[in-house]
Amino acid sequence: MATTWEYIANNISPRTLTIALGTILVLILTRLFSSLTGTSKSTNQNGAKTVPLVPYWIPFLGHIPNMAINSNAFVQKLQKTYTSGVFALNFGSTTHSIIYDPHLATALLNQKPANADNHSVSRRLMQCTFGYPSNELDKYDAALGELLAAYKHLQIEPHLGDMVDVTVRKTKESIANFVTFMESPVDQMPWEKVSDVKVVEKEGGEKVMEASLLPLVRDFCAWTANPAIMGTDFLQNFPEFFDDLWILDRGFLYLATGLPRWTPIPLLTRAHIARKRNLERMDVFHEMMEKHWNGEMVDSKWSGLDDVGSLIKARMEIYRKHKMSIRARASIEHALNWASNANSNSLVFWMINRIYEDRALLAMLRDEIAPYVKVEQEETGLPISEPPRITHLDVGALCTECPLLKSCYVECLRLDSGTWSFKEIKSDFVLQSRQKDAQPWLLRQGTYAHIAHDLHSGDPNYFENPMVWKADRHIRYDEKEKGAADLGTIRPYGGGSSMCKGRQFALKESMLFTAAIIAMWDIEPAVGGSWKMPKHRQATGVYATDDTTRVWIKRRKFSD
Ligand code: HEM
Repeated sequence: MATTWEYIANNISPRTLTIALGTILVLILTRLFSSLTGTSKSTNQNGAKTVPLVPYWIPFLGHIPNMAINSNAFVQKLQKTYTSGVFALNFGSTTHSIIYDPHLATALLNQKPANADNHSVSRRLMQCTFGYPSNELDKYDAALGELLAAYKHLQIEPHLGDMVDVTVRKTKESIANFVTFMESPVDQMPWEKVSDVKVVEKEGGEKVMEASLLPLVRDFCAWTANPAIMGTDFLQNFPEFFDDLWILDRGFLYLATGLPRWTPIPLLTRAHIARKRNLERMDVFHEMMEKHWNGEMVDSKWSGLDDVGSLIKARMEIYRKHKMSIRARASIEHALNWASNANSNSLVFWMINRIYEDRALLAMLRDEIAPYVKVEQEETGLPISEPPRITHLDVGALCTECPLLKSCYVECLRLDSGTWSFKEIKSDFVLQSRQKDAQPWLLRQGTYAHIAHDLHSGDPNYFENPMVWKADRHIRYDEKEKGAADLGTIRPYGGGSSMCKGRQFALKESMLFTAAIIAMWDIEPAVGGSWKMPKHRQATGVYATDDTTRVWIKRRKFSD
């Protein structure tokens, strides 16, 4: 019988053999070289060590293929091997330190911009993902300080309170129509139209509305929160805006690479087209805002621009001062609309899933929120009663007096989001946490650092049975037995100067939307049975899902 070598010699041409052997040799040499050069070494800077580089096989690409195949499994495995809280990967010959120890993460987030910052990243995202005109980047740089300062309109009073008030008012108006039981799309609410709704008669004759829960919750939140930022005219005139925003979100990372529209990646092509449509809509909005600002007549469809939120009004002054084009303004607003919707709406979706999965938890939460979300149903004396309505909704109290609901919010941020923060290392510096005897690490100029918040969230050293969702995990009691929940060591909103500017609003809207839904609606899996938790799909922050998430929804009964 021929040996393997005889078989190869007889059947494979010398040229193919040479290429194959050459490739194997390159892979082996790359592996050897990367493990020799990558081991963590002591430096002469206060006991600092270099970050250990994970050995790789493929030159130039490094760990890109591992990340492309299954990034979660890959980095989770490395977390078990590299136990000191940081390891480095090679992407396209650039070095990326991946930090998962929360104390090291805090140390990085608090670095001064001269050591580590993400300005170049946000600039690139503005251009590649949100369509900012490249010939106006100098204006963007010049206006950046003022644009960042204007975020106080999302963060501090009275502006934050005004946004929350508008959102509460809209929620009270809309929540009774979360589903309408209308068969015709003409009569349905915008969030129903995208959720494949249908009226279903259950055994026994009870009518329920069947819907896909993710688009229903996501678009309900988007439509209800958006007027606080963009005013009421915008969505009235462009009801398809969010359809395209979700398409852009699916192709977000492809857009960020800067690949052109004709690249044969369907998600990328669709994202380019969706972005074009949304920028054109934003152009119209800003043309009207400019006229409105100048006291000129605007199209009658835009007669309500006075109720545009204070952040956009503050930005108008900046845009005008720096003579930014309508397209530049459009792209900045496009980015804001993405940031304010991409994560918070899907977070509410996960909160609803986790809560309705556990009927006992649902009952406890309904009791907890009852003093702060009052529902009334008018007695008409007629055979068909009026639908119930929320008459009182106290968001402040939901955030301070409802620790179980707040703990559910934190637990969803812990388990249902996979945010990574990104920094470019601008000069060599030593990163050290404030923990006693903490190992200092040397980060080198020209490399990059990422904080993998999801690795920390799944770390058994910090969270017992980390993969189990536990509603009350984050509640701490004071000496008077009053409970409170906070983010603890998790950092889903990033940190430092680039920390999420909408986090205060995100907390309030997540609490208020979730409370309003659980107060008013009963939800069960379509066709009955036990709740099936949707599978995560990687997104830019809070996870999405590819599951259909079909549910049956009916009004809660308040009187017999
Ligand atoms: C659960 C909801 C949310 C999550 C998990 C989230 C997360 C994040 C993260 C991780 C960043 C980047 C931070 C960094 O680079 O260190 C960010 C930035 C930002 N977020 Fe959020 N966010 C949420 C909701 C919101 C909302 C509701 C708004 C607006 C109302 C908003 C506005 C922004 C803005 C404007 C930035 C850019 C900040 C800058 O460029 O300096 N976010 N967010």
